[in-house]
Amino acid sequence: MSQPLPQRPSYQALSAHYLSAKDLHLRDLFAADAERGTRLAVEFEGLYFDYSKQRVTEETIDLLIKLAEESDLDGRRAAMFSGEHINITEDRAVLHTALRAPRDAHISVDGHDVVPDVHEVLDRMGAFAERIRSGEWTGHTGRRIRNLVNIGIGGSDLGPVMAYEALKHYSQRDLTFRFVSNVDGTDFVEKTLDLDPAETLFIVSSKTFTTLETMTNATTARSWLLAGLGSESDNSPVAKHFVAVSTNAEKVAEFGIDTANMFGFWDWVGGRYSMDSAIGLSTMIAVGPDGFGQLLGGFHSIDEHFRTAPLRENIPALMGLLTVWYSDFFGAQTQAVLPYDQYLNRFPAYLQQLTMESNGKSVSLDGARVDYATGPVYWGEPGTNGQHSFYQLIHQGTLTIPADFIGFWHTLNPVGEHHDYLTANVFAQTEALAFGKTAAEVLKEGVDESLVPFKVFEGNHPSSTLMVDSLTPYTLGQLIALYEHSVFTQGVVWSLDSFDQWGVELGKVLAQRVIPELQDTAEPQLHHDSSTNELIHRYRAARPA
Ligand SMILES: O=P(O)(O)OC[C@H]1O[C@H](O)[C@H](O)[C@@H](O)[C@@H]1O
Repeated sequence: MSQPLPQRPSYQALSAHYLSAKDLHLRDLFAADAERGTRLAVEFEGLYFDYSKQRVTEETIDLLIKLAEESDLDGRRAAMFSGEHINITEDRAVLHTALRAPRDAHISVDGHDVVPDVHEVLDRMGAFAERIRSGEWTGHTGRRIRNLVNIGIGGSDLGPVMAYEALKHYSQRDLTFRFVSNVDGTDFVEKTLDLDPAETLFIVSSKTFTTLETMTNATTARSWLLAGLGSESDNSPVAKHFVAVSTNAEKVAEFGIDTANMFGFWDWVGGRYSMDSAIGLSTMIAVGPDGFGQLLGGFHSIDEHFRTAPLRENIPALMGLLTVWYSDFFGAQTQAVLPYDQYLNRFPAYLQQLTMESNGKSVSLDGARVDYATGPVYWGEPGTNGQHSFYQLIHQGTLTIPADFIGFWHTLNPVGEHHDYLTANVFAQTEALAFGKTAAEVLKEGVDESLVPFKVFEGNHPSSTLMVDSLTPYTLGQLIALYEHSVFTQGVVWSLDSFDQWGVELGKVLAQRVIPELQDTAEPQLHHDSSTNELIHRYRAARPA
């Protein structure tokens, strides 16, 4: 294992380097180097990653690359790709990269080649997706399935819903897709209000098939279906209206879903890395097996890029190292992701689980509390909406908020001049953030002297611009994989297990304790703190008898 982060020579060199780098202004860096805007950019398969508006010099990048080397990024990356159990707290391999490996690849987990298993499931998903798309699969009453409802949460929801939104342009429009995740009954009720049970198929997606939210929604869905079909005492309609995606065949059968209608995956696929496993079944039904294949192709292209490109030209590695630079040296606590494409409206929400469940950790691989900052808060909104809300704070607030701008050379909806206006805003925002407006410039505009301080833009706000040709299943796969491997790079530098999520457990366990305390008819003996006890008392008093 590499040395603790603060002891790595490159980390110490970066600490010293930061003291001078923090005072450099992007205005001066660009003025001193006419080539900066083209030199600090990487192109890969049509992706154009411009990081020249980041607060870095050549030396910063050299040192960050050294840091990656001293953190053994090479070795850890090889360990991940080769199926070693790098998720040490759960003793599991981490092989989402195998989900998009070509059919002729060989990747073994504990001596077993998993690629044929992956393709066997993909083929079954493909056959099923085609039956739904063509109308061949009919419901219990013989009617064609028109509505697909994915029930899942976390990794079993965010990927499917984000991908559905992102790829709507490519989806079969006579099918309706809905995504139910929240245990709040409102989610189920509102999403099914206008659906005809005879034409509705539920995809119950859960790696464990024990998640409270998903099992509650699935049970409600089963009652809704049976009631809607007037079949309360007969479970047989379930066979035609429910399929499952899970690693847990036993629980699937227990719920009453025929395991012939189950699509499996494996414990080496983390929930937040699972959208290209069978968890992507709704995506495949929407865009078809070919479209799904293209999505996987995009993921795979970035896997290969991440695995083989030298670090200086390695987009996800650079993205990850830049995040480390801002988190650990500038004290930046957040990272904004600003996609300028309406189809990517759920992309920031998707990234929140991917990034924050992966690197929201404070204990390093050796079990010690870290003494440096780890994963930042990821957040964002599609442009240009964010500009009219929170960008004020990025431009003139006191926080350093590194931002990823994502734009497209071509739009899928070329109406009027919209795309020129949209893209002009990408470029204008990154320019304004980097260069700002000086007091002298403000004065020159004839602004009253008393207002000058309010109208000054300090600038020097860091951003990257990632330009993509157009939004396709392939480029969507690329985009997601870039962030997956950026997160991996960060986790390696921070010596984290980026693949467990113990932090979500405590709340789940406590909720199980509280549920009977809310429901029991006899007044329960409460042993919580005085705040929790009072909240429970008040809820019980308000609860309908
Ligand atoms: O797919 P499931 O087993 O239902 O899990 C759904 C989600 O819940 C858990 O609490 C984890 O925090 C997530 O990583 C996971 O994606």
